[in-house]
Amino acid sequence: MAKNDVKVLGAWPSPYVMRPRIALNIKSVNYEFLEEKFDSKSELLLQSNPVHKKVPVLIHDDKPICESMIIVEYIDEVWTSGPSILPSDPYDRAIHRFWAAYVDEKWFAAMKGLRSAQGEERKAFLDRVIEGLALLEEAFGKCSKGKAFFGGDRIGLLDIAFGSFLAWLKVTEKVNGVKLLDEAKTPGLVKWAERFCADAAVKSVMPETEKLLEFSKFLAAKMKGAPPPKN
Ligand SMILES: N[C@@H](CCC(=O)N[C@@H](CS)C(=O)NCC(=O)O)C(=O)O
Repeated sequence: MAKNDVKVLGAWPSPYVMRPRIALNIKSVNYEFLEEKFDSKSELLLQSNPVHKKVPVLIHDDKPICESMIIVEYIDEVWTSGPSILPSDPYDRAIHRFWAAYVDEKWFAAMKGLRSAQGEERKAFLDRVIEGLALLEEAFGKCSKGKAFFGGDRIGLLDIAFGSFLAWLKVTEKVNGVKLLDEAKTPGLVKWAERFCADAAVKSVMPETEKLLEFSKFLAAKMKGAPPPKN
């Protein structure tokens, strides 16, 4: 019989860590949040995620589950009494998973590239971020079918995958002096982002932009002279 002992190993600035926290909030599951230190990983983290040694890790009744989107799907499957996070239709589920993978592998990868790139390379990354947002604007139109979220009336898998990057998107806008989510080019996403950030499941775990900006400056100073991060 499950004890329903739920822990999340995480770090407040991590977009990936927001994902299981939002999912648990949607399901109204209480959990303990254990904040990891950036320069010294806990024994619990090293034991729970020996392959990647990364956060987030969900520990459910002493069993660790790793990788943010796998954790979100696990939460949806285990706590079935709360609102569904994955679409009920198999085709819609496949589309959500497709765009969630795109967001991580292509779009956010380009945004991260901006941190250390200069000149032409920087411009290429910026173009990729903007092109990605245009694709996601189109995907929003198709997935939401005129409703508030990618998931329809409620936050779904793709909302969580993409929405978890919104605070870093705002920081990227500030650091680079550009407007990326733009009323003229991505009107659907602008309104979606407002709704997502205001949602009760998200509000308490979304980092404040100013605090994240300070953290990103600290990170940039630390990385100076060092090779770019692996992810
Ligand atoms: N694909 C992973 C990415 C997780 C990830 O990159 N976590 C970062 C924090 S944002 C981390 O733990 N970094 C520590 C390290 O690389 O040593 C997921 O979705 O969970």
